[in-house]
Amino acid sequence: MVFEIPQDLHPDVMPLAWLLGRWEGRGHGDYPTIEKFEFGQQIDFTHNGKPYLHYVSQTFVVGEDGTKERPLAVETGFWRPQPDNKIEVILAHPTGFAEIWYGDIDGAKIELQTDVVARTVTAKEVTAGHRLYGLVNGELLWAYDMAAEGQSLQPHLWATLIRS
Ligand code: HEM
Repeated sequence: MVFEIPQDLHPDVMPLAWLLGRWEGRGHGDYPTIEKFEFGQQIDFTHNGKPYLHYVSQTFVVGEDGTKERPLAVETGFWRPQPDNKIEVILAHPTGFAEIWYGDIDGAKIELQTDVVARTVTAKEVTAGHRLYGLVNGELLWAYDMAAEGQSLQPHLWATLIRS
C-alpha cells in the first residue's frame, strides 16, 4: 500500500506524517516483578488539521491465529511536534497515570523520555519511562523502558507493527 500524506495535514506535523494511520502487530513484555508475556497491539495515529497527532494504543491477549481474546492495556494522548525536531507528548492511562514526555525526532526515529509521571493514589509506583519508535523496512518498531515498583529503568515492552 502506498502511503499518501493528507493534503490538510498541518505543516508542523509533517515530521510525524510517517506515523499516520493504523498499525497492527505483536509485542512482548517483561519486568523483574512479573512473568514474561506476549500481546497483540493496534495503534492509531490520526490528525484533524491541527498541529498535533491524536494517538491511541490498544493491546490484547491474542490467540495462536491472532484473534483478539481480551483487552490488555490502553493508552491515549497527543503528539505535539515542536521546532528543531523536538516533540512533546501527553499520555493518559486508565491505570491511573498521566505523563508528559519530551523527545527528539530524527527522521523515522523518535526517542522520548518522561518529564513527569503523575499518578493517582491507587496506581502502581511508576516513576519514569523511555520510549523509542522507529520505522524499519516499513515496520513500526517501538520499545518502552520503565522505572516502577522500586526497579531501575529497564525494558517492559517491545513490539513490531505493520500498517494495516
Ligand atoms: C502495551 C501496553 C502494555 C501491556 C500489554 C502491559 C502488560 C502488562 C502485564 C501483562 C503486566 C503483568 C500483570 C499485571 O500486573 O497486570 C504488567 C504489569 C505492569 N505494567 Fe504493564 N503493560 C503495558 C503498558 C504499561 C505502561 C504504559 C505502564 C506504565 C505507565 C505499565 C506499567 C506496569 C506496571 C507498573 C506493572 C506492574 C509491575 C508490578 O506489579 O511489579 N504497563 N503490564
